[in-house]
Amino acid sequence: MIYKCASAESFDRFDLGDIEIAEVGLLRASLSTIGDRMVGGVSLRSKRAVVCGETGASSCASAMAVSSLVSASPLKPSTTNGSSVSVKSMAGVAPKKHGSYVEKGHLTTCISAMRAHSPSRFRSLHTEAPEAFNVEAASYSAWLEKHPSALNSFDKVAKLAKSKQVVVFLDYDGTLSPIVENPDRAFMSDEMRATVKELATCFPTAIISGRARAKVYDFVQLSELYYAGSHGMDIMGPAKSSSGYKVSGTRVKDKKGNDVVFFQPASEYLPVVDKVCSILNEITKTIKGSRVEHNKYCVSVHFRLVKEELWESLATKVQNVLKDYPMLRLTHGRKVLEVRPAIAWDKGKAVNYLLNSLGFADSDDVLPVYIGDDRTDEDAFQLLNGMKHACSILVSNSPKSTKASLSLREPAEVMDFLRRLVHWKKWGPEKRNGFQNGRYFIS
Ligand SMILES: O=P(O)(O)OC[C@H]1O[C@H](O[C@H]2O[C@H](CO)[C@@H](O)[C@H](O)[C@H]2O)[C@H](O)[C@@H](O)[C@@H]1O
Repeated sequence: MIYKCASAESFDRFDLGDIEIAEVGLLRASLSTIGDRMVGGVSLRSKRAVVCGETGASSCASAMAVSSLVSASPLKPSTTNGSSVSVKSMAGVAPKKHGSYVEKGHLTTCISAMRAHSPSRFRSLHTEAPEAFNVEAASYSAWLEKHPSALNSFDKVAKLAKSKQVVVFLDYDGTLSPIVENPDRAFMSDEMRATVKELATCFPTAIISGRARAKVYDFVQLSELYYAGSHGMDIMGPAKSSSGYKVSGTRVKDKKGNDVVFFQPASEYLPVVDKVCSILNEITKTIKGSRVEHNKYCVSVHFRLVKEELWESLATKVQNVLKDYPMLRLTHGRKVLEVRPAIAWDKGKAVNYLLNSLGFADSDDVLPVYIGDDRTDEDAFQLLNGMKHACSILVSNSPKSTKASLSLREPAEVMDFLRRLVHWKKWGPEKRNGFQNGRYFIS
């Protein structure tokens, strides 16, 4: 296959037109010009190797290259022998943990997972079933002891951040915007946007989302941030962050002439993801309330508005489709099934990529802060757990199994926490403003 380099579209519209062609071409150009130079902490050759699309004899070479990426420590870059790796099947790659039930055909596991991640309505229990509410409240308190509030623990976070470069990673849905029934209407407030904008003047800041990058950009509308859409498979951001950091990686110019960096490890999956998205649209038509959302390298099948008795039927349909596409895998989030390329790439890998691109590979002087609410954020929490210093925060108002250390209840608390970070950076701990009734106020 021959790739040509096209000129870059505007920053937020990089998904459109033939930019996919351009990016692969640029990635290959980078391979030939810089050889095994490390970009983002993993050699470009090995990253290229995780891109796949067809079955064939070289699957072994590809799988070997991929397994080197899988087995590498998140902070210890994988290396290759420098030979060019062909782009072949990923069918031989071991699926990740969330996807394993697809291959095993364990439908019940899938349904249990769907239920487990769709908790009961915590607040309405208060009036509808006070006893159950008390039990839930008690279990939440017990859970809070293990995952204390990041607001109440702010002094500890600030102590940890002292003399370090803080880098902030934010999930979008359920973290910056409240969960709503219609995914198209998951708007973040102007207040939150202003907070994130200010945050980015203090620290390199990235949005790490399951959504298509262009879609999440449309919601956030801040060009100074880094965006990793499609669960980290579509990364782009300014070559120089508004907090002053230069970022390494493949560069192009946007329409305004600004340098941007980008990385898309799953670009060759586009045709198969498109195809499966159309099939899923078709086969879910009969399931009332279901909704299929194309997230470029991933597809979301929403069941928030589907009656619970139909969940099993929906999951069966999705799983049956995926039997014919072993190069895709299934994960799940909050009332959503997520179909994505079965490559060793996730939100954790995207965070690692960005940290390395910012020059913080294996650094003792960085404090990554990651805030997210969903299953797919656990990969990022896991990465942070392997780092010397890190601050991982789960957004949840009910007890959940998580690798995060701290917690926040809802997006409003996320905003308070981010404001405190900004204020700490600008004024230090001494001139702190008021913290009342669980909310932080900057006068
Ligand atoms: O990684 P994220 O940014 O959290 O994206 C994960 C999914 O988020 C969106 O779905 C979730 O939010 C919707 C709007 O509040 C809600 O209706 C849905 O039930 C949630 O699962 C997005 O629509 C999905 O495509 C993402 O996969």
